Amino acid sequence: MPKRLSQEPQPIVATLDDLATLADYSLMDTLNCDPEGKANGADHAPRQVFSGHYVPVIPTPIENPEYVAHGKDLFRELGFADSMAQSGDFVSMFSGDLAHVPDSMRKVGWACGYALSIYGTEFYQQCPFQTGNGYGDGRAISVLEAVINGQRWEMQLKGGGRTPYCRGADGRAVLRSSVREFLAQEHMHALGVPTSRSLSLYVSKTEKVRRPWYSEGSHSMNPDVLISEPVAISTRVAPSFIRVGQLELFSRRARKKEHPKAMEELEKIVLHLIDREYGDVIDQTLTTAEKVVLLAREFLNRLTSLVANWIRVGYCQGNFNSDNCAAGGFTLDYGPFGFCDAFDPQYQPWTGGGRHFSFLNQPMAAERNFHSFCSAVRPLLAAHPYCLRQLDEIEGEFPKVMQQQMEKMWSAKLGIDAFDAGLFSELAKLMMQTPVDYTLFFRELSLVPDDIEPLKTSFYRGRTYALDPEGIDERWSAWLTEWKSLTQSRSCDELSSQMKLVNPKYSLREWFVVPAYQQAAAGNYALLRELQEVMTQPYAEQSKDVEKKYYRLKPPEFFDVGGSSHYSCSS
Ligand SMILES: Nc1ncnc2c1ncn2[C@@H]1O[C@H](COP(=O)(O)OP(=O)(O)OP(=O)(O)O)[C@@H](O)[C@H]1O
Ligand SMILES: [Mg+2]
Repeated sequence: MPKRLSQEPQPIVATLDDLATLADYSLMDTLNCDPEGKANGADHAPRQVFSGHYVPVIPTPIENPEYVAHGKDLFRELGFADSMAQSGDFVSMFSGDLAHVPDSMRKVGWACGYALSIYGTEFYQQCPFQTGNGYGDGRAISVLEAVINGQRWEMQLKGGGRTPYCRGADGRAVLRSSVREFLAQEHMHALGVPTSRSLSLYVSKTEKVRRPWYSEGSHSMNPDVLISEPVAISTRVAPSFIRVGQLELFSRRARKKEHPKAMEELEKIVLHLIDREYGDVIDQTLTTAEKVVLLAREFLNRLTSLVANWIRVGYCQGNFNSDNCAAGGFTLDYGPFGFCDAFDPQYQPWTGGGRHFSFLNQPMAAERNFHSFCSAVRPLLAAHPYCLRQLDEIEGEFPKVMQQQMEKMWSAKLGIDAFDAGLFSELAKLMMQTPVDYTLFFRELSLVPDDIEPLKTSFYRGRTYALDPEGIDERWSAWLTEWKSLTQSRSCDELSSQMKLVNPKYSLREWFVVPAYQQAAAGNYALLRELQEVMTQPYAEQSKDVEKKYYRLKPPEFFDVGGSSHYSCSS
């Protein structure tokens, strides 16, 4: 039987009119609109939103938009023509101007409320009304849902202006944070880590906002200057943007019986999530209670796998609260994130994140978010004691499943069939004490070296190393010998090519990104585009020039620099 579907040419979406024919606003049509929301979307002032799943909001376009970049890989996957990213009507729409979109598109977007739990504890303080009713998409506005090649995508502007959830802030994103998020999303996808995707990035040629930031070369922990930065709108794309915090918002309302439809709204948002993110694994015909149990099981698998993948590629989310935890199990909100250079289990670029959200504590942070998730869906099982017991069991399994995922991931990075606790424990100590550059080390190991000399190109040679370099080198040699004895079953070539598929050669280190957004702010996008090119093929060897520039230790002058090694805010 020929595979007809894959042989058919992909439809090409070459114009906004083509895209308009694929529009399908099912979220707006099936979920509840805030009854107090103005249907015309002229709702921009901070206020309490007491019920409903979304508020209609017209985005505020940025002034004089200029094309910066588009997600070339995503365009290809969606069958979009590259030229569309620079066509006038596409630029207008995705820089926030919905006034002139084709007839089958809507001139109003939508923003959603969500709740916040930090490390599993419910918070209300971040809401200006202290009720939780004013917290949510403060600057993220979805503008389109489209079904493309049988897959539904929601397209969301970030920095599209104020919404009722803006909490008095400006609703804008600056070019700096938009460049970071734009590049990181496509890099993560290329690394094979589930993520929201980057569609487009436009900057304003004239509109600026002020943000606290770091002066050049500052070593301060907190920003020490106010700078004026160009505003930008990046559009991100995912099957949905439902966060764990969103389920929590409706669950809290149901728990407190805040309004007669609260439980119904909780059920609707959970079913929406299942439909958007889990439609292929959860049977439509099941009861809600049965679906919720399957949802919890599948989310457990996705979340644990996601976090293991983050650690595999050296990524630290930085602020893994429940409102930054996508219920579809992918990476969302590239705020104070970072890719580590020197291996440090406590690596955390965000000065406000503490150890809670640090690199190797992410499994624990994920467990807390999973707890928030289970608490949020539990009211839907109140009348089903058997399902409740199943949910409790699934929640209790988190540590075990997470551990399995981590061991699987470390084994893959090391090219061994079964996790070896002794081998790993000595490796972790050596990686810390030396310390090694995380990306360089695993890539060099992937070349299956005869001795430790090639591995030494990944050594930062810190204080502990300097005290006894010979001793540490000897331990490395012993470790390498033991590692080799565990990988003997495969030929060097086979082992190497397998390991290179899980150990990237290139990662989006912050000191690469800083000059790219600095040049972009001056109107020069060459470096940004180069980084996009390099970081969307992170496992490929690439050219010698690329290797020289991007496959190297972080230079000493880039350590402890405010705005690069650490940041107190990122928006
Ligand atoms: N400039 C701003 N104007 C209005 N709201 C903002 C602004 N910056 C952040 N927020 C809101 O503050 C909250 C916390 O910010 P956080 O940095 O987690 O999110 P974000 O990066 O804006 O968004 P997201 O989680 O949607 O990627 C979010 O609800 C966000 O919408
Ligand atoms: Mg956020």
